[in-house]
Amino acid sequence: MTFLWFYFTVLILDSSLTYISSSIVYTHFPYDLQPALWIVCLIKFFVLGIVSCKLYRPAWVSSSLLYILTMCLTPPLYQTLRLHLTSHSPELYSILSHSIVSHLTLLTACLLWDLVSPHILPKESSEEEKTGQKKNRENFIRLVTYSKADWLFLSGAFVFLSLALICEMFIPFYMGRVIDILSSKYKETEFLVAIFYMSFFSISSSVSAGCRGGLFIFSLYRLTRRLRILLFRAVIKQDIAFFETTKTGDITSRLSNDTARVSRAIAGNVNITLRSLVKCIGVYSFMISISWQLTLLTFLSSPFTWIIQKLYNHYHEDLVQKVQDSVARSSDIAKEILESVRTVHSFNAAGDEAKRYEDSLQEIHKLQSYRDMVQAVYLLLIRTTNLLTQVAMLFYGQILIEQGFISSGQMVSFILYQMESGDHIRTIVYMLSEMTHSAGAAQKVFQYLDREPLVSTSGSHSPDKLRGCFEFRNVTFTYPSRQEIPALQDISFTLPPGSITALVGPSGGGKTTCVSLLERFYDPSTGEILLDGKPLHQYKHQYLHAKVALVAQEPVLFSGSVKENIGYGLKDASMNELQRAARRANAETFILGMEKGYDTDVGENGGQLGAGQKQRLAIARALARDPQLLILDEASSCLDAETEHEIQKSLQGIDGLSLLIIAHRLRTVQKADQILVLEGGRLVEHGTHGELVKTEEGVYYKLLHGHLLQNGD
Ligand SMILES: Nc1ncnc2c1ncn2[C@@H]1O[C@H](COP(=O)(O)OP(=O)(O)OP(=O)(O)O)[C@@H](O)[C@H]1O
Repeated sequence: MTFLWFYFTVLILDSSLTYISSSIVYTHFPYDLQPALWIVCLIKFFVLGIVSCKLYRPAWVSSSLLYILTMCLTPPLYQTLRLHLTSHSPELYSILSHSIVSHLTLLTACLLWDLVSPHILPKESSEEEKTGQKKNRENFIRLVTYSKADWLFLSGAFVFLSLALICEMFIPFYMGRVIDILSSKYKETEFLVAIFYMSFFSISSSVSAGCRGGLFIFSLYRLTRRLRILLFRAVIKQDIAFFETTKTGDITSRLSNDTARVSRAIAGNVNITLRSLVKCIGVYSFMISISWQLTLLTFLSSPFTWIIQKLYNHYHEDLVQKVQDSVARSSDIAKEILESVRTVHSFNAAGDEAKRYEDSLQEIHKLQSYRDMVQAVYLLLIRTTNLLTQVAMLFYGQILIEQGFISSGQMVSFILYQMESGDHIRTIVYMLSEMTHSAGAAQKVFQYLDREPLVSTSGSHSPDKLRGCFEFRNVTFTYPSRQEIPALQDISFTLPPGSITALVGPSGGGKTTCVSLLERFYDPSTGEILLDGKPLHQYKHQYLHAKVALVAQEPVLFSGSVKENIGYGLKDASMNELQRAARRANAETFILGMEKGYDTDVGENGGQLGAGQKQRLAIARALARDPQLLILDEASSCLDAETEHEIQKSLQGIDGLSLLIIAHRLRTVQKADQILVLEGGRLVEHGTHGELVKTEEGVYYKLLHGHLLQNGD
């Protein structure tokens, strides 16, 4: 009912006002109708404006004032244009019929606008969105500063951009000249001059456009490379907690997709937007200089082109994102299946897995078809709008040629310019939304660039001589990804220099966590870890990692030779040092037994070596850095008793080396100088093997008992 009430009130008011004001004005301006029309428009606007603001309007008439303004302005504007374009004298419109027609058109327009506007108009921005926009601007400025290193190439590119534009602008103009010369009395000199200029501008524009594109792409690749290096450096120095809480896929996507998108923002999008903007201005200047009436006519299609482009951007971007997501999902599925192919075969699930992959491909296909259909409809609509504009232009152009306002050559130039103008408007609209996305991508990249690792690496202490006494003093620690339960609670112990310490206890007791703290993967939540009386964080990061070496449960080897793996991270280790480390780790015999000895390739992740061989190589790698503390976290679990014994003997022979051993096989730890028993994050027992077995109700005793039973001993 709101709709009917609003519509009839405004209609009746408008008709009455038009009738009254036209009668009054007409009596004063009987011969000059144009000013009369504008005065009527003004009167109506004020009265209707005041009244309609008080009316209750339907939701889809976005603003009463805008509605009234459009309704009052359209008739005098139309009559004025008609007078100038066709020299027809203006008419005072018939009251009721005219009102009904104009209201109906306007209401239909409002309704249509209401339907499409949610997709093409930015929603009213909240406080959060406003700060987001501010952040986008800041990000953009920051990006410009990253491009500083390329200023020479970018300036060159902008010079060529301007040259190419200037030259391109003159080509249709001289084409029109040639047609004019050919269609009038032929003058050879004029014809040759026009042809010369046309060729000159064509060649110059092509050369300049080539140089412009080349320089922009060159700067784009340089910027992408720089951003990737910066981002990689920022990511790799992050603390372990960061990698535990961030998916690897997210990081790689930032590194590959977002950096490329961000670089495009400067060298790509700005380049294209500027080119289109300047060309648009140039093209329209030429068009106006040929005929302003025809130019006005071409503007009629602009709102439609704008709306179509906006709608297309909205749907297309959404679909492109969905296609990308489903492609990523599908490759994840393929990767997962191929990585666990043994399990797939053993459960006879090859058929099911193939079907799962096929379904994911089917989903991609469906989305791609939909995306292509949207693209086809878009092209159809754009081309139809263009065609209709050109038909209208040709009709009106023919009148102008007949009346002698323009020549046929100028008409050809005009059509050529007009064809270009549409492309540029579409590009500008597209690029504006693309820039918002680039700013979003930049935000994600900067988030990583700006992140300060939770574990600081700013320590500078690096003494020449170190005694090597490690001490846990009242250490409590909670994992950032599991805040509820502390993994270690009030732990205190000392690792004297040159001693062997064993950490034992039931699974989940906190052994590996102690090692992670010693390696400074995390800092303790409370308490301190000291090395020779100084907290670990005061030591230089590289120094500390040379002094504390870890051989983890599942050692990671890198593809490359045995030699490269032992010397990993050591820039100036000699071959002798590497061989000595291999001997100490009892690895030399098997290394020399391989075809190429130290130059043998270990394969991806050390895939060409057995588990025990991998462990020995990992121990050799740790020993090559000449550490003060060697941590063996289940590092000999795949070795036979004899080899394990050999390695231990050789390690004990290294002067000043402290050993921290974590092992479930209790025979490995029996000879330790001290055994620390951890349970539920607490240090529950402490002593030598002999001391601990005496406590029959103790955790160590039970562990040993269980272990002996398990081995049938
Ligand atoms: N990265 C992590 N994030 C959150 N919680 C963790 C993490 N690593 C270990 N924990 C938790 O901390 C506690 C101690 O684990 P830790 O790995 O140190 O025990 P452990 O004695 O080495 O066990 P295992 O002998 O099975 O290796 C456990 O409750 C475990 O679930």
